[in-house]
Amino acid sequence: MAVQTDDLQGDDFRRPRVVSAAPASPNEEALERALRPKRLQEYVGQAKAREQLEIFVGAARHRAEALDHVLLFGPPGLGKTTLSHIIAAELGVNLRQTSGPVLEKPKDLAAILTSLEKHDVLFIDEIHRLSPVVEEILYPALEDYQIDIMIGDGPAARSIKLDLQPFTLVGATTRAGMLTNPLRDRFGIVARLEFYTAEELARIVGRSAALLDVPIDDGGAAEIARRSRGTPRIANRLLRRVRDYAQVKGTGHIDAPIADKALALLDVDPLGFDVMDRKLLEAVVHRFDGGPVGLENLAAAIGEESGTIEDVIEPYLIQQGFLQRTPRGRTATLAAFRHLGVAPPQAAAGGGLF
Ligand SMILES: Nc1ncnc2c1ncn2[C@@H]1O[C@H](COP(=O)(O)OP(=O)(O)OP(=O)(O)O)[C@@H](O)[C@H]1O
Ligand SMILES: [Mg+2]
Repeated sequence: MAVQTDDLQGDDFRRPRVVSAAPASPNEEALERALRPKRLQEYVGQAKAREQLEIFVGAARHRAEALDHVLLFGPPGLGKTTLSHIIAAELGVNLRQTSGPVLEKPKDLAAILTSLEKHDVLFIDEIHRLSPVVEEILYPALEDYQIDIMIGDGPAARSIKLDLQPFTLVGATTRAGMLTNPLRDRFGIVARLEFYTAEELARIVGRSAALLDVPIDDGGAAEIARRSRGTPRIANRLLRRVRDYAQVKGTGHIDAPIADKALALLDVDPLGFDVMDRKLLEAVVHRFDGGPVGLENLAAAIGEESGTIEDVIEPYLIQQGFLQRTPRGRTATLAAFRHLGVAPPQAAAGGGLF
């Protein structure tokens, strides 16, 4: 069986990746919960998704109806789980949380659905990993708040219809492309989460530092923000590691020079790229002459799952303009050559390719 993306980044599985976007340990997950904004007002960035939700949540409350089903998608650590909790809080309803791989049998989902109260939020994480039989019973639930369940088996088996309370499904996925069309079509609200700007991340770092009682100035927050791969989860993690460094090597106060030294020690380069990012860029540039190289070849070259490359490593490199996805494969941009200090091939330098 393929190893799941998250497993590849756990602390106990080979080298931990300090800028991995997945939670590193259960301990880190507990810390994350403490730092999670609880209301839309506190949720930094994602202006588009926030505005959309403000309007639709307000309207649903006004009409005293269940909110339309919401699909949240985007790379790990950008705030999907956080937003699902906020949606329930803003609606003033309960949140039930589960995930695609946990729901093995239709009856697992049926048990949850029938226990929902009026207008509750059901959050299904990793919704692209629902099994087809489970997905099947979700359709009528989403459309008509009804489910068909089988009673008994063999020739005596019969199906009965159960009415559900009107509810809202919030689905989260790092891979919207892996949802089936019928499932995707049943979401009335689709919000794509984007990487955060350095300014937004600096605000998040400032907020977390205040909650953790860590003294930090604007320069320190900006330095951590700039090197967090556009991802709040990474920003919060780097903040904790820099805090440790500041306490041992300094006075405990975080400023730009302390942050810079701590991050250099952690092998996070000035752009926030870590070992895996550089390994990927180096492979494309050195082994494949800048590409194009197919995903599977690239995965084999750096010893990484192709899914991890697609979901975790490459989105940020693409967004930052270091890598391009073309029909023939991945290509390195001039910025990638420059970042690695390598002269670009003639064709690239001549502008033919870029
Ligand atoms: N907009 C935000 N403002 C402030 N903090 C945020 C924001 N978004 C996320 N965070 C912080 O980042 C952490 C990770 O967010 P979250 O767990 O919601 O990510 P996710 O998208 O669900 O990740 P995954 O794909 O791994 O499930 C949260 O604990 C929270 O502290
Ligand atoms: Mg999550």
